[in-house]
Amino acid sequence: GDLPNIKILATGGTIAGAGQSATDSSYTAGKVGVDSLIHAVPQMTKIANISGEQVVSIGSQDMNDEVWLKLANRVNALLAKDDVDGVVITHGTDTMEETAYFLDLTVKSDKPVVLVGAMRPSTAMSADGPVNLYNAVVTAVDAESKGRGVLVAMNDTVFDARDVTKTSTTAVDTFQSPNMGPLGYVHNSDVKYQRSPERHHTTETVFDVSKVKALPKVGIVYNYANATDLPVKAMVDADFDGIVSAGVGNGNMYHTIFDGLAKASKDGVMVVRSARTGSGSTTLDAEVDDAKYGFVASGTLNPQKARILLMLSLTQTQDYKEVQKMFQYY
Ligand SMILES: NC(=O)C[C@H](N)C(=O)O
Repeated sequence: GDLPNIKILATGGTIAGAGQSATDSSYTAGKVGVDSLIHAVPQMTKIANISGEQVVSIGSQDMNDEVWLKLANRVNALLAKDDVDGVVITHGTDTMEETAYFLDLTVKSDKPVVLVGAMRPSTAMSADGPVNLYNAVVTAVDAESKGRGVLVAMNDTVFDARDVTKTSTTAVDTFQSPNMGPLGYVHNSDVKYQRSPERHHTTETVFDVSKVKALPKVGIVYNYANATDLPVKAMVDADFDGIVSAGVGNGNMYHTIFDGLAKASKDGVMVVRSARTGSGSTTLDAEVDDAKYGFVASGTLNPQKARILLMLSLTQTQDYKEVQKMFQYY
């Protein structure tokens, strides 16, 4: 028929989780396969031709570079075909924001890519997975979704990959876009958009992982009162290519971490200052003389997303000024 063709790629997570009973909050993620997910929401077949593929079956706490590269390449291959109009990816919520941003920077298509998950397992009372999956397909078939970058559809809300973050361990409205607000809302099988992301994404990025076998090694160091610099030392000893500091306030660091990262930067490790605050921008040269130490400021990217942009930037350049530009454009 004339319905759009949507491919559902399943990776596991709570949306595919199964527990002992409807009232038990303990469960195992990634138990239910893609066909069961699709069969649970027959209403989707009224708005799209749906087919499914199981990519992996993991709790997203175990998401890793290998799966990201596999997903990016698979999504690019699918969207290059005339008979695929959009991709929906079912995913655990723990690291959904990271996978979404990785794909936002590495998928080379205008066609919609929508990540979706659930906070309650499929066996729970008022499971949120089925309606979230339906709304993700609604979002993927909407012509207005084209060219907005990789999207996250959760709890009747559509977010951009760059700003969305998980803000609650258990609430169904856990996903928020603290700096920019949502892109739009889903209601009655329809998306109403209110804005578009301004930063470069998908077809506008320079990143190409089609030939990348392994991503650069980048870790995150957390700052807090009386912090230890042991993680900095361990990462430097292990030859990490980059380190993101999850700073206090406007990307500030505990003094021992600062000294360790200043030395690491001098020795060729790319250092990005980010913030553990949950919102706001880590601004260049605010309380730290970034130019003096060769540090990069993350802007509104949180530490886990700054890590992704740093890894991809390091596939292109080793010059901190060029990396700083990436953090201005992406
Ligand atoms: N709600 C969830 O999906 C949590 C789960 N641990 C996951 O990310 O896979």
